[in-house]
Amino acid sequence: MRLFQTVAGLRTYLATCRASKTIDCQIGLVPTMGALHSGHLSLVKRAREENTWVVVSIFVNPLQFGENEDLDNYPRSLERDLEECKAAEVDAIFLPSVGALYGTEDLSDKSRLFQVIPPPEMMARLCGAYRPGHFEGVATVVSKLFHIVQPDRAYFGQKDAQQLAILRQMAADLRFPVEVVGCPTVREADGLALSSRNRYLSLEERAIAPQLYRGLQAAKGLFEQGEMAREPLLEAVSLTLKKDARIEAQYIDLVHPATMEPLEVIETEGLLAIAAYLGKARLIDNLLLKTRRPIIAIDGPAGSGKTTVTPKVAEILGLLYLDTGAMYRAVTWLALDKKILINDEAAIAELVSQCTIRLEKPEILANNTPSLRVWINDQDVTTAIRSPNVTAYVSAIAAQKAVRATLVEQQRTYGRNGGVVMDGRDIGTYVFPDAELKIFLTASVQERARRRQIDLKEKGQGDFSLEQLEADIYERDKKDSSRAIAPLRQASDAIEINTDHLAIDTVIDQIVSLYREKIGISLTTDDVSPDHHETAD
Ligand SMILES: Nc1ncnc2c1ncn2[C@@H]1O[C@H](COP(=O)(O)OP(=O)(O)OP(=O)(O)O)[C@@H](O)[C@H]1O
Ligand SMILES: CC(C)(CO)[C@@H](O)C(=O)[O-]
Ligand code: BAL
Repeated sequence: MRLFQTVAGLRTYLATCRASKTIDCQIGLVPTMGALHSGHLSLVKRAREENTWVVVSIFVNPLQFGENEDLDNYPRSLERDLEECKAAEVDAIFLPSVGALYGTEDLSDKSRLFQVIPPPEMMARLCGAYRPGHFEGVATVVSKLFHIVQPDRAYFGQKDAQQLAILRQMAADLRFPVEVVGCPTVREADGLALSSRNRYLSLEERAIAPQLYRGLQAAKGLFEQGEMAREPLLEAVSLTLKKDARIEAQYIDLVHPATMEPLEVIETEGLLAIAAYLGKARLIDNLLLKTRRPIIAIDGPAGSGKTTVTPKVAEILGLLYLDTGAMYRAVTWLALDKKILINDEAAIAELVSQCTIRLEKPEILANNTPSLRVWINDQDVTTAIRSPNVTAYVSAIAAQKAVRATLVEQQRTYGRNGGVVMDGRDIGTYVFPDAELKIFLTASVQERARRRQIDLKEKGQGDFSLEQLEADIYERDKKDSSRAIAPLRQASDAIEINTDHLAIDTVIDQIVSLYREKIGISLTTDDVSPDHHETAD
């Protein structure tokens, strides 16, 4: 693990890293203010899993602290932080001075500083209403970090939901080529959100602090019974907090998680957010309340059966099968139709950035109708995408970064309303990390080789030895697991199903049963709840 205090040093290191690799490498950044706890380390762990290199910045940013706030008292534990990062296999720590980041040590006269100003509407409520200048400070320092590190992904906690929303919008509006990844809030066993500022709590206050989470839970209970209106939800929180006079609520609010606009009723999702003082400590917390149909993510190595299983699961449960392959085929078809060279990645990036793919499951599945209709830019390409020409080039298209980035965004748009099932290598870890049901299908190399041998024979594509096929599958697994883009990974909360000794129908039945157990869906697809209430914290 390397330590850098200067911009030049870190930039040179990262340039050397990038130059040292022939394959596409990715940098993950975890910005922090130090005093690391398990919440921070959950971000580092996620960054470690998803990137070639991980950079953690530790910088208590004066610009985001108000005059009467705790800049001088903010917890600092650098030696321990470095030990934690080393144990977490962080590649580089960025420890800049104020001067290294701002060009001056004196930030007292803000009129002489370049700053990044978030949309006032995003700062009008929640912490922005009580911490004037805070989010300008956050946005300014994070944009500097984005320019210096140039990460592919940057990781932030859901605990700081308004910060996450603002930085996500900043990356989009200022066209940073950085994916802002939101990570779940890590909590103590009693529900208190981990925070560096928890250290300000006395023993007595620490015992009271979980009341904040209990207040959110009271509203969650109402929500899960179908209450979607603002006032009853806020009242449930308020009544719980008022049970202890030592809790001084600063705000209790319900806003849209992306725009921070106040909500009178939850249509698809709402952010229930609170801030309260307990003695000197100002604590914040929130819950994401979602009313959407469930999502199923099915991952697994090539040959595990996921491509066969997934559309059938979708059909049985009345869910939309988000056929990734069909989406990549549609882009390939369009490129061929526009006579764009498949290896002209710039032209392909231009094309895919301006295309819209629509997938629809026919209302009535007659015998010879496809289980999914596919449009690209309103052209029905359901049949055309299965042509030998498209088949010949789809892999080359799917390997292009711009194509994947665009299609993942379109897949996630489908996911916002839920009711989808999707298969791939990283659906449960990357595309839909908040999927309600995650399945990881496995099968031994031997079994997958056996299946492949039968498949090739049936298609008249040759008679290969099992030894050869096993070697090919072993190599394919290694390649898929080490990809920089869309690596094969099993989500920690995925349910593994080994299909070695299972018929396809049995695998399908197991997944359908798991869905009904986990999501509580009755036996007929007509009864699928149109608005499953789900919370994330
Ligand atoms: N409990 C947590 N779960 C998940 N992420 C967290 C948690 N606490 C902090 N983070 C994230 O870690 C990153 C660094 O946060 P920061 O260094 O300010 O720590 P903090 O615990 O939020 O401190 P503070 O007391 O200032 O809130 C931010 O993206 C923040 O959202
Ligand atoms: C993102 C951040 C590191 C910027 O200083 C800070 O706001 C924090 O720790 O959440
Ligand atoms: N994560 C909180 C940053 C701040 O309060 O400044």
